[in-house]
Parts: sequence; C-alpha cells; structure tokens
Amino acid sequence: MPRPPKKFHAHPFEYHEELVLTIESLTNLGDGIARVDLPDQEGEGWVVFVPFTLPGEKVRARIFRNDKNHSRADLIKVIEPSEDRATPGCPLFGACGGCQYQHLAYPAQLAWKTRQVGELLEHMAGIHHSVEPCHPSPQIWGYRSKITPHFAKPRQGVIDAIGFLPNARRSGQMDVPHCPIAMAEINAALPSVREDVRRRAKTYKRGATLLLRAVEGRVETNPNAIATERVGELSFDFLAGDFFQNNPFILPDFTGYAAAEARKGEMRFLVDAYCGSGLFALTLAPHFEQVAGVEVSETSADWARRNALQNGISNATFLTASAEAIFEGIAFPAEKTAVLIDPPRKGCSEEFLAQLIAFGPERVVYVSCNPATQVRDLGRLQEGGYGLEKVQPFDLFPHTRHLECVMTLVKTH
Ligand SMILES: C[S@@+](CC[C@H](N)C(=O)[O-])C[C@H]1O[C@@H](n2cnc3c(N)ncnc32)[C@H](O)[C@@H]1O
Repeated sequence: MPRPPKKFHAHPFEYHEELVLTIESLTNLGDGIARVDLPDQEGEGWVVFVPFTLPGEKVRARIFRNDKNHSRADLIKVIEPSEDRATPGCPLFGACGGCQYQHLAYPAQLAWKTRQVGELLEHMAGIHHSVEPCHPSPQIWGYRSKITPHFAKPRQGVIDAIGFLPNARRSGQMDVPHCPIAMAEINAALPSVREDVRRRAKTYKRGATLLLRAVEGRVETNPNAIATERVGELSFDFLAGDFFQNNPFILPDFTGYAAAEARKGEMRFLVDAYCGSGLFALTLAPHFEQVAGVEVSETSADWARRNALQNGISNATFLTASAEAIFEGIAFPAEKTAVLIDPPRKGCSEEFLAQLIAFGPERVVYVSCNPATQVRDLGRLQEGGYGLEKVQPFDLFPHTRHLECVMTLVKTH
C-alpha cells in the first residue's frame, strides 16, 4: 500500500484499500453510491461514493478518503456494466469537470434527473409530489451556444492549459481543445481563439476567462458586442457577455411550457422577476394583457425594452431594479396575476419572497437552474400560503448533472 496523505483517517478502510462494490444509486453530483456492511455498524451500511459508476454496476474501487459517515473511492474497473452504460462522446470525459453523465445513455440521464428532483423535494422539504418526466433536449450534442474557457496566469510568458476546471479529484486546469457539447461553430473557432491567446501570452499579467458565443452561424468573443438569438417567432438582442439561456434548441418548448403554466386560470397579468433581456416576458406577452419585467442588470433591462420594440410587443414594460423592489410599483390585481421567477443559482432572497407573499399573486411559476435553492424557497412559499401544483424538469444541459426545473405554485389561502 502507498503511504497515505498526512490527514488520512484510517477508519473504516485503509488508504488505497480495494473494494468490490455494487452501485445502488447516484448523488445529484452524478457520483455512484454503494453501501458496505461493516462488522461494527448497524443500519443500512457504510456509504462509499464512486464517481463515473452507474446504478446496478459491480465495480472495483480504491479508497482515497474516509469521512465521518462515508468514504470516497476511485473507480478502477467496471466488472459488470449497467445496460445504460454508454460510450462517452468526449476523450476528456472523466478528467474534465464539465460533464458528469456522458457514460449514461440519454434516456437514463433523463430518468435520473427526474428522480433526483423528486428525491430533493422529499429529502430537503419532506414533500412527496410527482415529478413530470424530464423534458429532453431536441439536440444532445453540439447544443451549447456559449462556452467560457479559462487559463491560469502565464508562466514565463507561456500559457499552459486553456479550458475548464478538472473533475474534483484533479487539480489545476484542463486543456480543452474541443468540446462536443458546444455548437459546431464554437468548435470551429476554438483553435484560432486558443492560438491567438497563446501568441499574446506575454500581454496577460494574470489568468483570464475567454468568451465564445455562437451568434447566427459565427462566433463572438467580445463580451460587449451585440448577440442575436431567435426563439420561435421572436428575435432577442443582448450583449454577448450578458446572460442568455445557452441551449437554443429547447427554448421554444421551455418558454411554451412556462406560458401555459402561467396563464392557467385565465391570468391576465404577468410579472417576470429576474427577466434578463426579456426571454420569458416577451415570449409570454401575447398571452397576457400586460407584462412587467424587472432586472438588476442595466444592460439586460435596456435590451429587454429594445427587444419589445423590435418585436412589435407593446404590452410589456421593464424596470431596471432589484426584484426585491418590484411589488410596491405593481398595480396589477393579484388574483389575476401570475409571477414568473427565474433567479440566479443562489435562489431568491428572504426579502423578495416576503414581498411576493405580501403581494399574493394567484400563480407563481418558479424557473430555476438550481433545484436545491428552489426547494428551499418552495418551503418559504408554502408557509406563505402557496401549494405546489406541478413540477417539470427540462434538460437544458445534456451529459451534465445540471437541469432547469419549473415548479408551478398556486395560492391556497
Ligand atoms: C437565471 S437569469 C434569468 C434571465 C431570464 N429569465 C432568461 O431566461 O434569459 C437570472 C437573471 O437575474 C438577474 N438578477 C440577479 N439578481 C437580481 C435581483 N436581485 N433582482 C433582479 N434581477 C436580478 C441577473 O442579472 C440575470 O439576468
């Protein structure tokens, strides 16, 4: 056995001890979960996490860490593969931290994402609620319209790796010359962007993050340039460096679903909090008498206004403000109003939720890229008199552990 690292805790396994394990489940980070019966332990067995393994598989794994109530191991060999095991589409899979599920067939990825939303609801909030099957992405490779590779401070005028963070077991930076989940035009532009940066290495005093955004068949690298995306009949302009959903293939289904959920019960007014450059406000506007959007980023809110004008939408207004401040200025009747919220990963602030509850809209359509903070906020909304009506995950990010989840809530008292 090699010498363990200094802080290695040698219970219940020795450093680099090899175990044959059967994988039972997956964590929401995509790691396989196995349980081992220990002689001195009662209950369900000691948990061992093994990345890149799948439920039902028998694997050989090597322990590298024991924590208080679980251990972590590296996969050495898949002894009996799962029927759902697929050949990864990227040679960097397993080393690069970008994708977690390339070894899992796409239908099984969807099934796991669906199940994981249900488990989060149950474990975090004690809510037993059905979850609709995760809506698939119409395109599962070459779907990302934006990537942001980065590099560390050049050493002696040389840039080493340009790419993404490695998976949790490795340190440093991954060199990513090609990313198969990014759109073809991004991969076509990537070699020259990398070459250009390397040529200018001496001009960088520190590391940097690059932008490659696909814009109408070409690639934009300037964050201040104007980018255009079409969603169904509408055209959206925004700054290339600002936020825009980065799987365009699924957006018509995604916004169509949000529209159907928001307008149920003949809602006539819509508030789009955290509205960005107006994606939901403007795609949903034809279904409502009036729409009000709020966005903290001045440039995004400006573009939302311009996008309304250039698409001939006259019933949407946009406020540049923090979402927390919106409800004082809203004159819509709460019983005919739906509020759509799509906050950043950290979710909503207590202040925002308190004001939303005080305003009391009939329906809340909560869109989130982080179901953990969404479920946390759901608890607060339930306390405030809202009931969960429907849960629909959307797979905006095939082959990764990420998803978007739309939860519909209705006012119950
Ligand atoms: C996940 S994005 C959603 C944007 C938009 N709904 C879309 O799909 O394109 C979250 C947006 O919330 C904005 N934001 C962050 N904190 C905010 C706040 N406190 N009030 C209003 N907007 C905020 C960000 O600038 C970003 O545009």
